[in-house]
Amino acid sequence: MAGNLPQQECKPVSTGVDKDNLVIPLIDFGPFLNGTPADKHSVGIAVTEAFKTSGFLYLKNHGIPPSVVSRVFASSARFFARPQAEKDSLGWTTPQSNRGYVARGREKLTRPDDKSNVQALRSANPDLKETMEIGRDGVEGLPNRWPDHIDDEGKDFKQVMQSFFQTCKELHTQVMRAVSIGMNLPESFFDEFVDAGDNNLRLLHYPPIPRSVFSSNPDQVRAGEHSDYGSLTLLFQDARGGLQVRSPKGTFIDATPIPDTIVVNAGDLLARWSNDTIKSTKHRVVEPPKPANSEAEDSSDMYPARYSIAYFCNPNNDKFIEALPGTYGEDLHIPKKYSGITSGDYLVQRLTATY
Ligand SMILES: O=C(O)CCC(=O)C(=O)O
Ligand SMILES: Cc1c[nH]c(=O)[nH]c1=O
Ligand SMILES: [Fe+2]
Repeated sequence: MAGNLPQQECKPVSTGVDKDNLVIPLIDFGPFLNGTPADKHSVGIAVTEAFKTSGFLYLKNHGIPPSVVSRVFASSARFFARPQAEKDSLGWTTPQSNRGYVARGREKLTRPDDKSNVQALRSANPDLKETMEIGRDGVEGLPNRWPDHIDDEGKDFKQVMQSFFQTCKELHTQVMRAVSIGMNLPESFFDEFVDAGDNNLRLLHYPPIPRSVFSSNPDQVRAGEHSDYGSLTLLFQDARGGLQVRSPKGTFIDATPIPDTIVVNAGDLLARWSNDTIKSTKHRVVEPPKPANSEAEDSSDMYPARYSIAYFCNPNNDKFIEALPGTYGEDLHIPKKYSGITSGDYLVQRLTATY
């Protein structure tokens, strides 16, 4: 091939995190959304490869404008600034519904061995967060807990969140198409599994907190170690930092915020669906990291608030989830590791364990 320049392949992947054998790539999703079939193929492979190795990736050019994300963060912050009694009046009710306001200390993400253990964990190191959980709107018997009857701001909140819910639902479908390609399945394989949008939009607020809370208790976290439950999570973080992902060595590595990206991670049900070829990796939220090159001690006694938004994606509630074609078989000498399960039942089981 002397004299021929090698064809420059379109490789829309760079490195977001690389430490202790944890590699979280930064993937440009633009070529998937707008590119040629070859572009789509290479992005599909990259996305699936990331889910099979670290279980996490950063996505850029994902099609959700920064102005939309800022508007959701602003509306979320105004919601959490409401009087406690107002928020409590919109309280989360049941795992079946998974909708409404969750006050500080009510959910403890770290999975307990049994219920009595949850109580012990909760009182020792409660998660230092409050959340608002929003489900698919208009489901009979499972109303969202909108603040729209309270004031105009509440009406605006409802509109902003309903619209964002749809936007994220579409991105879920696209990322699952990328996974289909990477798993050698027809591109639209997952479409019928995710078209209902039985997802959960979670707004998170980690309030300002004295540094001493962490310095006096090494086990204190903002959100305990856990893996997510469903297919994928789309995680939007502010610039504060504190999200950490567990490396293959068992250490927790900062997943530093990268502006205008979404952290996307695979959930337990997708791992199960893929016969464990895809990984759902543990993560947690701790105090913000020290700025890299700051010599002076920060004089403030408080860590500022952190806001994030997790869009938990799930297969349709009524779908039966069993090992994907190509992930098991006699020819591969790989058995099916799990029995099939209905998506909605699986999710309710998981939610019941943490509230
Ligand atoms: O706040 C974050 O960055 C992560 C939250 C999270 O992992 C969760 O709620 O499942
Ligand atoms: C961690 C978690 C909480 N709530 C959900 O609906 N899904 C999840 O994965
Ligand atoms: Fe999570």
